[in-house]
Amino acid sequence: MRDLVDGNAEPEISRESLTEYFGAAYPTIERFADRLREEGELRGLIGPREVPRIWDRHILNSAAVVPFLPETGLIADIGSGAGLPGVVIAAMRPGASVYLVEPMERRCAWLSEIATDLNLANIEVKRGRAEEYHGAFECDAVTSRAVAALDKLVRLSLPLVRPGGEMIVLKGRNVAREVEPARKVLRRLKGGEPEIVDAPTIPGVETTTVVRIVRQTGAR
Ligand SMILES: C[S@@+](CC[C@H](N)C(=O)[O-])C[C@H]1O[C@@H](n2cnc3c(N)ncnc32)[C@H](O)[C@@H]1O
Repeated sequence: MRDLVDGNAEPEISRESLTEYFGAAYPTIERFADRLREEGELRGLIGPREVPRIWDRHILNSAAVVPFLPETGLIADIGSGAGLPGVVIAAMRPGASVYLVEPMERRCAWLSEIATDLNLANIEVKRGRAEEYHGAFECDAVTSRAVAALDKLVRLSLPLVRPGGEMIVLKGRNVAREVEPARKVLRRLKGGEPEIVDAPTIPGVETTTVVRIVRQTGAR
């Protein structure tokens, strides 16, 4: 697909497998990948080493969270940054409303520009830190990727989840060791037992680790 750079190669992923995997969302996702590749480094959104690995390390890694999300309702992605996974979610879940919560002005400007360019009317960019929105809205699901350790993430995210809804986090393989330090805040905020699952996308592409935490009903 793209050329190889210094051994930091993107695995061969055929366009056919991508179009099959993303279905109707593919043209939107492809445009997002192109813009990230062309502008991501210049605009300080991704590092130079990431440019050749946009599809597997970023787009598909983000897409791995989508099967765990509802088709409709309200989803918030906190610390969206370049739009990962929030923009990918909005493209793949057109029936849902997606809030992208991000404190940095420059990144919010990028996210708003991308939402317009990609025609993703279901995106609303919310500038600010997640904790500033506690009490302002509650979602069916709250996602995040590369924002904080699990204990802090629970503190930031769970108050934004409606009782019965879920926090769904993209994490590294070693996330199990983050569970113990998160127990106290999980108890306080009525989070259920974290479920760690392996989330595949396209065969041949590394799977992703997803952590699911339900906000127990009766919590508030
Ligand atoms: C390492 S970046 C990850 C961006 C993106 N999720 C990704 O995977 O590429 C972390 C992002 O979280 C944002 N962030 C940090 N603290 C936050 C908070 N309390 N609430 C919301 N976003 C936060 C930062 O501004 C930054 O854009």
